[in-house]
Amino acid sequence: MTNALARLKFKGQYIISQGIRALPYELQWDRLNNRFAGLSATYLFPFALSFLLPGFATILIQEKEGRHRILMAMNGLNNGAYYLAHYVEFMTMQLILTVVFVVTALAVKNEFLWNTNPGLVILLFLLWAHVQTTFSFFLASLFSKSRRASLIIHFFVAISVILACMSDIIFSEGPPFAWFIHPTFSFFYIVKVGLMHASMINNLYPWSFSSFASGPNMLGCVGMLLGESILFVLLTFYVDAVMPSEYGVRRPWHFPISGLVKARSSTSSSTRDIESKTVHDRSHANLSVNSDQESLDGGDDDVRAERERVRTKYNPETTPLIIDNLYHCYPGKAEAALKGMTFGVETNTVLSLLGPNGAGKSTLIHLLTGLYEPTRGSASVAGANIRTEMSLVHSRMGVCPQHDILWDDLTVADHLLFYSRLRGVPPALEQQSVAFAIASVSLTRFRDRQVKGLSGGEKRRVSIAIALLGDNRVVFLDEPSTGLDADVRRVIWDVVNRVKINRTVVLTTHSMEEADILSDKIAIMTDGLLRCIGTSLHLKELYGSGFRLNITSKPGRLDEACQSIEEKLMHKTVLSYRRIDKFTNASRSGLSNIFHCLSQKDLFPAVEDWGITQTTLEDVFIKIVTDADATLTVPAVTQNTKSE
Ligand SMILES: Nc1ncnc2c1ncn2[C@@H]1O[C@H](COP(=O)(O)OP(=O)(O)OP(=O)(O)O)[C@@H](O)[C@H]1O
Repeated sequence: MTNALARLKFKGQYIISQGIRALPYELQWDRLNNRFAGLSATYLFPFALSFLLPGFATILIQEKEGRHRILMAMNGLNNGAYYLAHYVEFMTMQLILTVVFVVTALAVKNEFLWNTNPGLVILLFLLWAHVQTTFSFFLASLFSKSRRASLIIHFFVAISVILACMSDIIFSEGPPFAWFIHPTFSFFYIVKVGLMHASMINNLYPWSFSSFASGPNMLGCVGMLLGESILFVLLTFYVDAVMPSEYGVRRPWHFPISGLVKARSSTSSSTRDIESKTVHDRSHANLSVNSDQESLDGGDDDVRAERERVRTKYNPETTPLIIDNLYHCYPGKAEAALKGMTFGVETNTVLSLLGPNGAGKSTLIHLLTGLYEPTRGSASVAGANIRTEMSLVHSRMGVCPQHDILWDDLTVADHLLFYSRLRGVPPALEQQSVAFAIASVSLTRFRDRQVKGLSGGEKRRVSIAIALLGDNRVVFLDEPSTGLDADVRRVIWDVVNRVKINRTVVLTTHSMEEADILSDKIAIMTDGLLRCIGTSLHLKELYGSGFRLNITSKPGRLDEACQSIEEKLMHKTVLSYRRIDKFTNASRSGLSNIFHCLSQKDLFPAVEDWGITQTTLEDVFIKIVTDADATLTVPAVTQNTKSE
């Protein structure tokens, strides 16, 4: 109808049509930005600033789990320096993240950052970075497995952040002060109040230091955060020292008090101090009275004499390594890995520990180097007790563990420089000491290669070079030559021979040749017990069976050759005879007769070639191990006797 009227009135000039179009509006980018920025501040702030914490804690736990931390400690790194280095690292990472975050937030005109005094913003973020770092130290001290820890800590942080964001829903009247015990709750309360404050007042920098200080609970929250960070540091050191974990020597729960009392009493009289130290060093002998009988079971007369020397003669000042009745049982294992080990090693001496797989060699080294705590007994390493003065022990020893503990991304030179700094090599001598260590294990051409690019044998050499760095009085080498070729092995032997001057070197090995060449003293152990101890010559004389005649028969005439040996040599010269193929034993007294007789070739037509050798260390080893086995398993005795 309207159209018809319009057409009539305006003679077809206008018509009314239908359609839809948007209403005109005024562009307001600022409001849009502010809403987004407010949202980001409320929800992304907490998440962005909190999720470095699980990462930090995981790094620390991985270092514990991978034994890097204990190896660094063994090389002289103390806990304070370790945490300080990580503190600087974590703070730097957080500051980078914070700068990125602040720049982004300012670009979208985040109300909190835009309207708050920049000095206050910087201080608040620094405080949060500091609290997160110390909190990660504390959380890391509670775990020993990184995977589990990472999961739990991520979950814990996520829940904390969600609860922090929901605090105004949970507490409509504002949270009680106890709520701020959790650092995440404290910090995000500050941010939230700041956000509200910033959006209410539209002046430049309305949230100044003075208005912040008068804000509800603001100073309380800051005080809480500061106090918590100090508490976290103290708890970290305490938990690290007392909480049982797989590696390291634990201290008693009351150590802060007992240590203080001890320190007081020790300063009261220096003379008494020296006396008490000697008594203390001796007192470890009384720790395992019960295992005494056990430890007497397996040893020979030398072992018993050695035990007596440890009790009466050896002085920690002159004998760098004294082991007294060391006993260790791994958790969950019924049988002890070490059952009362007692011996001493003087300076300028290389002692080889021999024993079949599972004899307890590595366990002994682990106890002496502080990787595990002994169940009973004690030892003194370079004058320091392994139960009470492990950090002193670490500063005076070097260790090459059985399995290489190296950082894949560091070069050979990086490793040696790092450890020479830990060992306190003076800065002017650092480069020289690194170059010398690298050259001594023939790794000069791999100097700048990352460890992940080295072969197993080359990695082994890096570990040995680390053990020999600095001025340590006792060096432990756990199977140093495993995986090395013959040439390099000889290089290592040269190194060991050179470094033993003014040192005590303890090495475990499966190579009898290595033990024979390197050792001044050899200790053979089986089933956690010391079976014999002495020089190579002494053991050969004691356990060897004189001389060995090796013969090669002409093809197919072995029986005839053996028969001729028995007929023509036995009645004349040989006092004992034992046949295992071409194997004959003779006493030293008949040696010249044997030579004389065998030189007459026509008497032995079936013998192609012959030679006489002295008993080897391997013979001694096999005898000791077989005898030890025989005492354990009766059927094996019958079988051995038959085969002979
Ligand atoms: N971490 C551990 N947890 C439980 N038992 C262990 C652990 N390490 C070693 N053992 C056990 O302790 C005993 C001694 O082991 P150890 O590694 O000290 O022997 P070893 O003489 O060094 O042997 P190998 O020559 O094979 O290195 C073995 O029975 C072994 O199974």
